[in-house]
Amino acid sequence: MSSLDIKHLNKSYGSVQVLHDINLEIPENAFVVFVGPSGCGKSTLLRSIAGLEEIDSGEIILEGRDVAKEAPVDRDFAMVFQSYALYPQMTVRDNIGFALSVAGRPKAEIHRKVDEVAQMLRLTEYLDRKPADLSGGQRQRVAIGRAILRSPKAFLFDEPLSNLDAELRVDMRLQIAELRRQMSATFIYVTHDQVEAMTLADQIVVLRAGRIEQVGSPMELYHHPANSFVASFIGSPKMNLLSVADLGLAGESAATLGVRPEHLSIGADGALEGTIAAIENLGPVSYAYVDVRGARVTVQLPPAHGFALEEAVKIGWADDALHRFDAEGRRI
Ligand SMILES: Nc1ncnc2c1ncn2[C@@H]1O[C@H](COP(=O)(O)OP(=O)(O)OP(=O)(O)O)[C@@H](O)[C@H]1O
Repeated sequence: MSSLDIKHLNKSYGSVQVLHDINLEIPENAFVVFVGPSGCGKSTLLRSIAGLEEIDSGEIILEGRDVAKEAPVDRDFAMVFQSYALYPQMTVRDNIGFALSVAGRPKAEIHRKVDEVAQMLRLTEYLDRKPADLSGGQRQRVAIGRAILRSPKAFLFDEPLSNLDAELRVDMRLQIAELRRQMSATFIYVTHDQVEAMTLADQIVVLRAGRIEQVGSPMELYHHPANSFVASFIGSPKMNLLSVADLGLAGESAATLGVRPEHLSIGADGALEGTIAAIENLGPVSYAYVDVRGARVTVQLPPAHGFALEEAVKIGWADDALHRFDAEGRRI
């Protein structure tokens, strides 16, 4: 498909405006992920693109025409929901082939295409089952298969993996990445999950309270966050945001210093003095949570560290690891 261009999109529910002047260009065949805190408007933006929500004003330009007032079916996007939305009385084969049978395609063609997609999604052995007899991950793959068979202009995913357990999520995440490699199509994907956003996206769109804070590749956002909100939102564990005034950091013109846990050193030297309040040993890495003048600073430790709770430590950093933000939180 050609690119999707969203211009000056506004959306309210009743008197409450939830999307404010959204401008976003989604390139052809991009994988774009919307992230942001709960309630920031990710799903509403996706549903507005799909045509499931009526917008107050703005344009949604697809293949050179404004589809903002068109019915969902005419926009021709395939939406994959967190709840799967499968037909319970139909077999997996009939669920996947549904769009083609509705379109009146010949049975042999539908059979062949369903077989192809089932193979791609590792569903071949389940084709005769009903959705109730499948696991959550299998159901989600059926929902994705059904979307693929529609050959839509774009795939819109609304938190598709959030009902799955941790292990299945990882598996499905890899499958979605693989699907993406096999198909040239545009994907727009809403998630809460940092790792999904970082690993799947070409472009991450960070939303906050109905406004776009930053658009960029995962690494751009990680290394050059435009403001302290994006800085603290992208990356897990979060970037430390240190108040220059509260911590009495002399000779510093920024209001806030941002530094990631992996860029802090801990030991006998450093600008900050604190006490270790908690340690989490995760195996490949460990994290120390250090209380420094009322602030809590997260520091990544090597796996074989000798630190203990209540230990007094100093925290230091290299200057090139710092992100500097002004009093409004903007990157300096
Ligand atoms: N049908 C509705 N009527 C009224 N308000 C709504 C409706 N749907 C969503 N909202 C409100 O609009 C705002 C944006 O909701 P939306 O579901 O888009 O957020 P989100 O970022 O997807 O959140 P989450 O990550 O929690 O799913 C929220 O404040 C929500 O309460």
